[in-house]
Amino acid sequence: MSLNAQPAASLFINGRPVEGEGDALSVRYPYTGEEIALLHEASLDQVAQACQAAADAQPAWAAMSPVERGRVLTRAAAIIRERNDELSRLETLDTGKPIQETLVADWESGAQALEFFGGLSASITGQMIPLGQDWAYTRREPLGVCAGIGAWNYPSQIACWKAAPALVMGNAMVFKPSEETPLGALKLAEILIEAGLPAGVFNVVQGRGQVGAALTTDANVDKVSLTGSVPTGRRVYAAAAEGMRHVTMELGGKSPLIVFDDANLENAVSAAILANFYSSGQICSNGTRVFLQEGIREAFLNRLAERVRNVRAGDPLDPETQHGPIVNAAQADKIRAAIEAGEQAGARLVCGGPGEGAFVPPTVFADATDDMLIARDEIFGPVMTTLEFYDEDEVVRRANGTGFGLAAGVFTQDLTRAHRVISRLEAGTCWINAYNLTPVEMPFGGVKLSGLGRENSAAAIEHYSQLKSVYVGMGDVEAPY
Ligand SMILES: NC(=O)C1=CN([C@@H]2O[C@H](COP(=O)(O)OP(=O)(O)OC[C@H]3O[C@@H](n4cnc5c(N)ncnc54)[C@H](O)[C@@H]3O)[C@@H](O)[C@H]2O)C=CC1
Repeated sequence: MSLNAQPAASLFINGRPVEGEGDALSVRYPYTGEEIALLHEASLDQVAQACQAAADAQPAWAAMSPVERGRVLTRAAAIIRERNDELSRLETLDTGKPIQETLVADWESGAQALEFFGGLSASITGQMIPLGQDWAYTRREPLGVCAGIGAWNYPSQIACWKAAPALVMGNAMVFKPSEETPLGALKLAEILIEAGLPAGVFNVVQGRGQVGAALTTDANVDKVSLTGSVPTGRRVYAAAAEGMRHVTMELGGKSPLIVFDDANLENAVSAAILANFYSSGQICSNGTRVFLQEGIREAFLNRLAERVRNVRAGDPLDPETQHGPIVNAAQADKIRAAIEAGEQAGARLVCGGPGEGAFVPPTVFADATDDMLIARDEIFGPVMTTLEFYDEDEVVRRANGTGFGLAAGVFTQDLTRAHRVISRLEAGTCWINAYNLTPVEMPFGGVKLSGLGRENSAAAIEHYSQLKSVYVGMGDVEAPY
C-alpha cells in the first residue's frame, strides 16, 4: 500500500492551499522512516500574510450570529466523523501511533471539541448588573487573531482543541503544527472551509521554532496558545508579553499517580498502564511517578509486569498493534538516555529496557528515589518510575516536590482520603480511581510550570474572549462645576 501523504500544498492561507517558500520539511512515517510527504516551511513574509488574512477575515466572522458560527463547527465535526477512517490513517502515518488509538482518540476527540463549542455558542451571554436607576452590562468579545502552536503527540486533536473555542467566540486563527507532524492541521483547514467557514478565518503555516516565534510576535496577533515543552513555553510567554498578548500554555509534566494499599489492584494497574504507555508514553499528562504504598507495592509490580509482557508492539497500521514507535530517532535516543540514567543511578528495571530502532518497549523502574533523573525529568516516552511510600502526609509532600503541576491521580477505596489528598495536590487536572481521561466537558490544563489557561469546557471560552463592561446612565449627569 502506498504511504504517499503529500498534501495539495504545505500551507493554507485565506481559504486555499499555498506552497511554502521556506526551507524543506520532510515528513517521515516513524515506523519505517520512509518519506511520506515533502513540505516547505512558510517564509516570514508568508507568516505575516497569514496573520493579515486572519485579521481581514475576523470582523465579518465575529459579526455573524453565534448560532451561525456554531453551525459551522458542528458541520465540521460531522465531516470529521464521516472521514474518520481516512483521517485516522493519516494521523497514524504522521505520528506513528497505532491505528487502534487514532481511530478513537485523535480526530474523534477533535470532533467532540467542535461539537461541544458549536453547541455552546448560542448560549454564551453577558451579565446585566442593576445599579439602581443606572445599570451596566458586560459583553464577551473576541480577542481578534489567535495564534495556535502545536506539539507532535496529538497534532489534530490539539488543532481542534484550540480552533473550536477560538472560532466560536468570533476570533480568527493562524495555526502552526509541530514540524514533526504537519499533516492533520491542513485537513482541518479544508474541512472547516467545506463546513462553511469563511476564507481567512482559519489558516495553517508550517515550520520550525523560528516560524513559531515570528507568529508569536506578529503585529496582528492578539493571543498565543501553545502546547509544547516548558522551555518553549517560557520563550513564547516572554515574547508574547512584549505586546501584552494573551496566552494559554499547555506544557509538560511529571505527574504523580498515588496508589494506596486499599486500592483495587487490577484497576490501579490498568490506570498505571494508561498513565504511562498509551501513545508510546508521549502524553503530557502522564502519571510517570507512580507512588506505591508499601503494602500493595509487590503485588502491583508483579501484576504490572505480567500484563505489560502481553503488549503487542509492531506495525501501527495493523489494527492489532497496541504499542507503536517513537515519533523520531532523536526522541528515541533521549528516552534511551533516560533509561540508562535510571539503571546507572541504581533503580531496578522491572520490565522493558532500551529496545531497538524506533521502538522503546513499555519500561518500568522500581526502587527509585525522588532525586533520580527518572523521577524528576519529563521523559516523554514509555518509562514508568515507581516509588515506595508509607503514609499520606509523606506522599503528598513528595508528589508536590516538583516544578511541574499538570496532572495527578489517586487510587484508594477510602472516599474521604481520596478527596482530601486530591485537594492537597498541586496539579491542574486530577483523577480519582481513573487516569488520563480528558472529556471535552471537563477543563484541562496545568498549574506551576505546566502552564496557564484551560482548554475544553466552558472555561476555555474565558481564554479566547475578553470582557467589555458598559455603564448605562439613565438620568442627568451631575458634574461639580
Ligand atoms: N499540556 C499539554 O496539553 C501538552 C503538553 N505537551 C508537551 O509538549 C512537549 C512535547 O512536544 P514538542 O513538540 O517536543 O514540544 P516543543 O516545545 O519542542 O515544540 C512545541 C511547538 O513549539 C514550536 N516552537 C519551538 N520553539 C518556538 C519558539 N521559540 N517560538 C514559538 N514556537 C516555537 C515548535 O515548532 C512546536 O510546534 C512535552 O513537553 C509535552 O509535555 C504535549 C502535549 C500536550
